[in-house]
Amino acid sequence: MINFSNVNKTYPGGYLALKQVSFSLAAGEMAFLTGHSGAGKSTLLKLISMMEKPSSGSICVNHNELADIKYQQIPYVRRGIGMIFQNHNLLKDRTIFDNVALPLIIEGVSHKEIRKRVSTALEKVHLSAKLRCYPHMLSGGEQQRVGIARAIVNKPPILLADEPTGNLDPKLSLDIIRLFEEFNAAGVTVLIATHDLGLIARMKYRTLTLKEGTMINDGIVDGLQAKGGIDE
Ligand SMILES: Nc1ncnc2c1ncn2[C@@H]1O[C@H](COP(=O)(O)OP(=O)(O)OP(=O)(O)O)[C@@H](O)[C@H]1O
Repeated sequence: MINFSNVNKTYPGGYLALKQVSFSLAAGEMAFLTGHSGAGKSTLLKLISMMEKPSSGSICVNHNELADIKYQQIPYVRRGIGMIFQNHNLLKDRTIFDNVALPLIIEGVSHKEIRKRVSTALEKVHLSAKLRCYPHMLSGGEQQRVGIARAIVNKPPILLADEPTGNLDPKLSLDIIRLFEEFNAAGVTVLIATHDLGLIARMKYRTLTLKEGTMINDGIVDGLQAKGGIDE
């Protein structure tokens, strides 16, 4: 579903953020992506979602060779990817319903279909009662769940999350990861970038570890190994 082959990313100014990164994530797999601050986690997610271009190497996402994708086709590729951010990126002056509906409005989906799909997405994140609220009326964990509902409302086969539990306490973090597990059980491929080594150690999922732009580990990590990968 996601394949990186010898990918390098140099930012303007010459900083080499990813070095010869290769890995594959199969359809229906769920994995964590970890590493110290600045290791290249967000860069890797941005390459998958075509927010950045690789300097060399090849990336294949959902059967699309990204190098062959023309500028006008980028929205089509992005429709297959749900993105979740730490800071939710919700529109403050719009209701929860409107925030979740946004990707469907952009796609030109009919009002009737939007109502149906937004209701289903909010049910999945257990927020049906809040659809007329505004973001500031919700707790941090609830706002994060709205972000998740918005990411899954058009049923993408891939979910990418960048520090989705960053501001949440351990109990709420676990609730969010359980939601990802539910989507994964329904066949969605999930990649979660996180610093939270406690969470990673508890969940026992495949973990990709970056260090200064190099993939130094790929497998199930226990707490100590994960710490070594980051602090060394
Ligand atoms: N647009 C950019 N231009 C230049 N350098 C960049 C740009 N974006 C990121 N970088 C650099 O690339 C490196 C990797 O950044 P990235 O955001 O991918 O790290 P990260 O692992 O996600 O870090 P964090 O956990 O702190 O979010 C950093 O040194 C960063 O300064």
